[in-house]
Amino acid sequence: MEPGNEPLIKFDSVVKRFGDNVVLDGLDLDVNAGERVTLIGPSGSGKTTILRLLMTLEHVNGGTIWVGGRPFSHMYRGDKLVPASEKYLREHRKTIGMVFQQFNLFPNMTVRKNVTEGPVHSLGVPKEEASERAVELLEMVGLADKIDAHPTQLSGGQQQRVAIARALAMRPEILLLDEVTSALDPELVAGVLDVLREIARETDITMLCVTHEMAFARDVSDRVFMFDAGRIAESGPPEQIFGDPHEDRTKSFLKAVLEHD
Ligand SMILES: Nc1ncnc2c1ncn2[C@@H]1O[C@H](COP(=O)(O)OP(=O)(O)OP(=O)(O)O)[C@@H](O)[C@H]1O
Repeated sequence: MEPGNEPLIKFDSVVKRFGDNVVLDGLDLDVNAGERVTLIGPSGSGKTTILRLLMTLEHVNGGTIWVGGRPFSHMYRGDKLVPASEKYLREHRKTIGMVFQQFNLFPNMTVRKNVTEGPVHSLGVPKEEASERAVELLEMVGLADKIDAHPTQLSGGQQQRVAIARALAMRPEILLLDEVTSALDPELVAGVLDVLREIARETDITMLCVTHEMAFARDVSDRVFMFDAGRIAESGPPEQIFGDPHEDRTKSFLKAVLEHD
């Protein structure tokens, strides 16, 4: 492949097991820089595991993950690839931000402090600059007026928008979103999805979303990956996956989801 044309994220024959449970069985997956990708599929099919591997919360049992053309799950020792050390992983995961189903904000810190903490302590950004960045990001998520509030004074949807601002404050190249609206009351979901749509429109960040919100997946994705039992059953642009799915597995999954909604 020509230099510069490599995918930003590459899973090369990745195996992940929990005991006897083989969750990913030689998974190949590429995501290009700036692409918005959604992972859909039945519960337990391995979607969250993919995000957790990228957050280095889990480690591969086989194969290699590459990010930005460099090994991510591994590192070079001489010209040999060996499992990455904790130090190597700490350095590399700074380029990746993640928002979880649970917001995990620091309850004792103001919204501003929640957003500035990472840049100041992990990246060494001067406090004033981090604070300016926090104001801009909180404006983007529609919460500039809550900057001095504490998380307990906010609704779940507002807390999740702060969590999104906090992830973006680290200026990650990649944003991972794991079911970010699942823990929210239904009336708060739209506000969070609108913020994510705006991020997709206004930035060139690479996004990987695990979601059960099919309308959202259809709106923001460049590509949808349909997972089944740790494998990609089908992938393609949202018009194909939702409008003209080729695989029976995709058809039955979408039918079940739509009936449930
Ligand atoms: N820490 C763990 N220990 C043991 N098994 C695990 C662990 N994490 C995940 N698994 C198993 O791995 C499989 C895939 O889980 P994963 O969370 O990736 O699926 P998913 O597709 O994201 O499902 P959901 O849509 O329900 O979130 C499941 O069988 C799950 O039980």
